[in-house]
Amino acid sequence: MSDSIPREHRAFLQSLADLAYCNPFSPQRLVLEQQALGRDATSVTEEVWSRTQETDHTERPSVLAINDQAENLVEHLCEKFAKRRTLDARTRELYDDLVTYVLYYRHLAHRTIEQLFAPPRGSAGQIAWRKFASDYERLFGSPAFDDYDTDTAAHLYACLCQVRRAFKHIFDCILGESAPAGRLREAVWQSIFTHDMRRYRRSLYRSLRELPTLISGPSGTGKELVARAIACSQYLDFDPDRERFIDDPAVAFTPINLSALSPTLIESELFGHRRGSFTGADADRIGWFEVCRPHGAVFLDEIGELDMGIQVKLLRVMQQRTYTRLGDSEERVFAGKIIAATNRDLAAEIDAGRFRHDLYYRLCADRIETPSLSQQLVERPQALEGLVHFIAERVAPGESQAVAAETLDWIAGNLPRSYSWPGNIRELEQCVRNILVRREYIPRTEAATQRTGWLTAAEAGELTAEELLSAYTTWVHSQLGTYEATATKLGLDRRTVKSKIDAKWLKSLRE
Ligand SMILES: Nc1ncnc2c1ncn2[C@@H]1O[C@H](COP(=O)(O)OP(=O)(O)OP(=O)(O)O)[C@@H](O)[C@H]1O
Repeated sequence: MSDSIPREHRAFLQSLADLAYCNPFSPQRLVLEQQALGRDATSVTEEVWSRTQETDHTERPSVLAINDQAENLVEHLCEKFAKRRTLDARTRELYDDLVTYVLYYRHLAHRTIEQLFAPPRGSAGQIAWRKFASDYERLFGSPAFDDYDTDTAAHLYACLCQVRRAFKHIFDCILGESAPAGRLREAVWQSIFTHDMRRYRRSLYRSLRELPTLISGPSGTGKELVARAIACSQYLDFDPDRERFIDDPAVAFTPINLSALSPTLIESELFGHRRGSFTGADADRIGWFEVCRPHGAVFLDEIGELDMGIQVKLLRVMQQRTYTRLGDSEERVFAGKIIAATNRDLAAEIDAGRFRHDLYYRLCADRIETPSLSQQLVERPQALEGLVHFIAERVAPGESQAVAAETLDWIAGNLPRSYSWPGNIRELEQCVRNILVRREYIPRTEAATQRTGWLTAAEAGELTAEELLSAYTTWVHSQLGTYEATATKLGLDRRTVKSKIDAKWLKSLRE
């Protein structure tokens, strides 16, 4: 540890350095906060920090206490180092981390994304940058930091605005107080910045978008939400001369639902086409890979539905970052990120010869699983309350308390405690809306009819043991969403589960 830093401040600075670069959605963050305050961190519970528990956006008391201490210390050290020509490497690092932390909270943490990314000329974004840059120059004004220039300031500003955006998208949009929901937020953050944010700031901030992300999970669990959060949180360069970002993060997301399109249409939608390249192509068309901004992402929803021929072309985009329009020979470069989602088991699709294993491995560089609502509620039944309150706020602003209370009462009185919410959070949203309008919710009638259908047949002794096992396995899988969860629940191995599932019936149960 450096001698330039007074002994009484060293532990605080070390914890602050870790805090400045930790994943804010990891349980480790709460431990680091306690350590920074010199408190015993062993008593920190694995509490999951969620938007659904917050009444407003004021900082938690421990954060305010740390910020006060950091503010005082940074000014003290700035004065102390003002005339130093050199500082040892460790002191420079710790001081850099302290300044990074302070600048974030001073200038960015409390501004909205709209303010920060609005075009300049008197805008709040321009003011934020000017204050940031002037503080940066002053705090790194010591000759020991002569190599810190405007470009370094602009890059730090760009990184911290990215942090602000990512935090906002993840915290405000991906809800849930259960550990699986907390882990999902943590995983999304990691997908954007990796597990090592110093390395990201140093070198990965541009190249990381070349890695695709695969999101898997049952329907209605927020795969598109996660994709949007990642797309809108990509690194954007800040131009210090024009005092603005080079693009608008609000237009960074280009979603395409592959299951809604035929193979020819998919190809032309993705890559574009030249006039006359197929019947009906009466004009040139730009595809989504061309529309997507270099700092944005194309979201390929339902990737498991993709035709094998197009899978090859997609693999090429991932490997070489190039593609051509249909009927064209000009190679074009794709600079953005690819995010794909599926609620199918892609490993099973590979076994069945419907999905290329090389594409699968390419996609798996970064994988995120969205947990089903029942997984979240098994772990923490009280999480339902937070979710219902939050949905009610969106559905009936101003009446949310009453609507949430009515919904929770209705659920408690009408659905079994073990109700599995097969449609996940999308179904819960539907339930809140139905109760708002009709004071009742009828869950998944089709599924219910199908359910009684096989149960009735079983009761009447009409099914063979094999048929009964197949129907039961399919039904449980339709509720839990994955082979693993079904296997655990039924005490079977994963292969047996796969072999028993009736794919056609499963599909109809999900519709
Ligand atoms: N974790 C979550 N937090 C907040 N809202 C959620 C969450 N998960 C799902 N939702 C809500 O549920 C609805 C469905 O979400 P989304 O479309 O992202 O799910 P999906 O997994 O992509 O579904 P599908 O596989 O059917 O396309 C949206 O209105 C979304 O806001």
